[in-house]
Amino acid sequence: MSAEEKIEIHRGLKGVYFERSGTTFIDGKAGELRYRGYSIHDLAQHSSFEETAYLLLHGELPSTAELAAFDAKLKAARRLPAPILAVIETMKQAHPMDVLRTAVSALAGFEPDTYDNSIDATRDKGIRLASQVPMIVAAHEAIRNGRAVPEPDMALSHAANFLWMITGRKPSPQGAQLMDRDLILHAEHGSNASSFTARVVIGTEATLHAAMTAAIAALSGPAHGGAAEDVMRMAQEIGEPERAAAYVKAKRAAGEAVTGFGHRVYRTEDPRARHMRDGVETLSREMGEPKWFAILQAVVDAMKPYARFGVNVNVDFYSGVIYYLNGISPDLFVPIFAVGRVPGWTVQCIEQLHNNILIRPLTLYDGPEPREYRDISQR
Ligand SMILES: CC(=O)SCCNC(=O)CCNC(=O)[C@H](O)C(C)(C)COP(=O)(O)OP(=O)(O)OC[C@H]1O[C@@H](n2cnc3c(N)ncnc32)[C@H](O)[C@@H]1OP(=O)(O)O
Ligand SMILES: O=C([O-])CC(=O)C(=O)O
Repeated sequence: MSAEEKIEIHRGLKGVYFERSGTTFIDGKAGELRYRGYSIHDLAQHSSFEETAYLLLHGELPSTAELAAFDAKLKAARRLPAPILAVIETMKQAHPMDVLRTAVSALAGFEPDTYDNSIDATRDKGIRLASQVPMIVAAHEAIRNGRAVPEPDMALSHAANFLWMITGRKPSPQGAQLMDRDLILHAEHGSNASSFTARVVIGTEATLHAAMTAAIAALSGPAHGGAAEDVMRMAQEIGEPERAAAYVKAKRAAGEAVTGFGHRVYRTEDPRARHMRDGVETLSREMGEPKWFAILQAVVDAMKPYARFGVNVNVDFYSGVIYYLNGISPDLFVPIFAVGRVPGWTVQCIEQLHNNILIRPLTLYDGPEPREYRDISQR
């Protein structure tokens, strides 16, 4: 056997451990997810986004005073510098993820500690970005719809204020709670593609803003954050529950993935999905539009044969319909994921910085043998 034949290639880094992490535990076979040791189910039911973000960034649940101080820091950052609003205005026709990526990149120019990669400064910048990211999404939504950018309401929670600013309407307590839960469920998920991207960037000792800009870029793809938008499009295309089986059959016959299903780590249902499913079921009933839940469940039924192979619903199968029923435009679904993920990206960067190392795997060359360069006139 030649030396080359012994080399194992892990395409997509499937199943490869590249680091230790004290933040998120995932058991893909059992469908378990914990942040800092706490079950995602407890956090989804009893915590708030603010408390969960504190837990992720500080490692422990906060006391009342600690949570109040953390909340005050978040609220103090609910402002964008005027030039950032001008950037948003200039590119208001673009997809909200392009606007978000560009505005986060531009924010580096207005952050006094951009180049301070100490752990404390990185955490503080992450807290500010946790507020600035929803401000960017909301400002863009207002500007592109010809509305004045709403003033943040300091009496409202992170989730409720975000809803207020994107819709221009004060949310109902149930609407705010659903968004809060959604942000908790999206807050962190180990070394997913966007967080890994953030680690690669900060691994070069670049800044948090550079890492987060790259993470937003990675999140925007349909194989990662874009699924919720695609699921809504799929539900609209299917139109009636009776047509779901034929839709799934046609997709599979074409060798295409059914969006909102499958996961690199989970071999059973994504544990976050059940909280979103409950939300869609209740909301679509309450809003007199039970059809949407029925369509999604019909797709789940049609996908049952694939569950045997570990293909089940993921976190974003149900979330798009929740946003849609709240009157949120489908191109905001990925940005909403980003709003939730800022603490996760930040904590992954902090872990990387704690014991930093350049991330640089290898590719096995299988191109042409050495050959002679010929002048262009002889080719
Ligand atoms: C928040 C998130 O990022 S969650 C993911 C969101 N993305 C989506 O919902 C998009 C649809 N899903 C997918 O494209 C994929 O499932 C991914 C990209 C998420 C994961 O891909 P992988 O890790 O490469 O998939 P995995 O190795 O588990 O696939 C195993 C088998 O299941 C199949 N499979 C995976 N996902 C799906 C799907 N959505 N529909 C149908 N079949 C699927 C694969 O084709 C593969 O079959 P094969 O062995 O016959 O080739
Ligand atoms: O972990 C992953 O690969 C994708 C995912 O579910 C997430 O980022 O929330």
